Amino acid sequence: MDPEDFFNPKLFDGEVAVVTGGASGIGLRIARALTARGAEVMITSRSIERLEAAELEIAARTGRIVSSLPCDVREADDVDRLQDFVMSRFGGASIVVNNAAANFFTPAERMTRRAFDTVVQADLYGTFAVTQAFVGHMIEQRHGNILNITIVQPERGFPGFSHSGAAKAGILSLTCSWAFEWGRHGIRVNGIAPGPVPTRGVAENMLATDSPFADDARHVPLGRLGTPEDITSAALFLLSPAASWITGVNLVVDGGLFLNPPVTDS
Ligand SMILES: CCCCCCCCC/C=C/C(=O)SCCNC(=O)CCNC(=O)[C@H](O)C(C)(C)COP(=O)(O)OP(=O)(O)OC[C@H]1O[C@@H](n2cnc3c(N)ncnc32)[C@H](O)[C@@H]1OP(=O)(O)O
Ligand SMILES: NC(=O)C1=CN([C@@H]2O[C@H](COP(=O)(O)OP(=O)(O)OC[C@H]3O[C@@H](n4cnc5c(N)ncnc54)[C@H](OP(=O)(O)O)[C@@H]3O)[C@@H](O)[C@H]2O)C=CC1
Repeated sequence: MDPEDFFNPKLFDGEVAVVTGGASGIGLRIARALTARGAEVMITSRSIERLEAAELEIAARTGRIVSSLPCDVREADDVDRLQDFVMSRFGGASIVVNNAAANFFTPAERMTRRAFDTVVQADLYGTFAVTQAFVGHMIEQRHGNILNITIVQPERGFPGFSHSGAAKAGILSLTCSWAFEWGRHGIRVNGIAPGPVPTRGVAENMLATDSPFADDARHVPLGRLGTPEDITSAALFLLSPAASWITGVNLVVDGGLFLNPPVTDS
């Protein structure tokens, strides 16, 4: 049985969800699962081609239509356009999944300032900007759910990926600050920290280099790499009323890898 089948098909009826980076990998799977369970879903990413392919895939799998808009979350104007689109089409969003991210392996001493900026802008700034675009409406409605996709224990460092580690640690801090600030408005803010999931993004941007993470499966207590479905089940739980007294957590979904992380030497 697919783990997602445990979730009621009407679980997200009446919700409007924005999923950044929703055209591929983990974001696409989360977008599809929310659509299949009744949410109106808006996916964004930079590539129109990938967005169109994702729309077709979701329609074929769920029989329902998603909306899409090209949006580079690093660009304030793009985020403003996304906000305008969602406000005019749906009146606002009740769920934001901050999933868009950029990453590549680079020892810190060779990382250019622009390389650092590229990753921090996509991950940390993008999470801030997209959330801020929709939280005002959530506060008015006294209802909202924000889910940030992070990494496992970013505060411990991420050798070879120090830009991404710093950005994700920042996102973890935002998760906690926002959970505190907006809890009284009926808004929950949580994170999911995936272990290694061999998506296209990982294959193209991380394994194509001399990243030390390529053989992670050997270190995973549950004996396998993750799948987008593994992460999606956790997302559905955290976004659902079953998690109504959970906020400010960074839920590790990694087959137990955090117990036994590979020693990395960038
Ligand atoms: C199964 C086990 C799983 C093991 C995996 C376990 C750990 C996983 C943890 C986290 C995983 C993820 O986040 S996975 C998500 C990965 N997905 C993605 O990255 C998708 C999006 N990626 C991208 O868009 C691109 O790859 C990216 C480079 C980041 C952005 O592209 P842009 O066109 O905006 O930027 P560019 O102009 O190309 O580059 C900007 C600057 O960055 C530098 N730069 C770009 N690529 C570089 C590289 N490889 N090494 C050094 N530097 C690089 C350039 O030289 C530029 O700096 P200057 O030269 O100074 O100008
Ligand atoms: N896979 C893994 O092992 C792990 C993943 N994660 C996290 O999970 C999340 C999803 O990763 P995964 O599915 O593997 O990655 P993918 O690369 O497959 O997906 C990332 C998505 O983000 C989009 N994106 C990237 N940059 C931008 C941007 N500037 N503006 C808008 N969209 C952007 C990409 O689309 P486009 O190129 O069209 O813009 C793509 O759809 C990320 O937050 C990642 O850091 C964390 C730990 C492990």
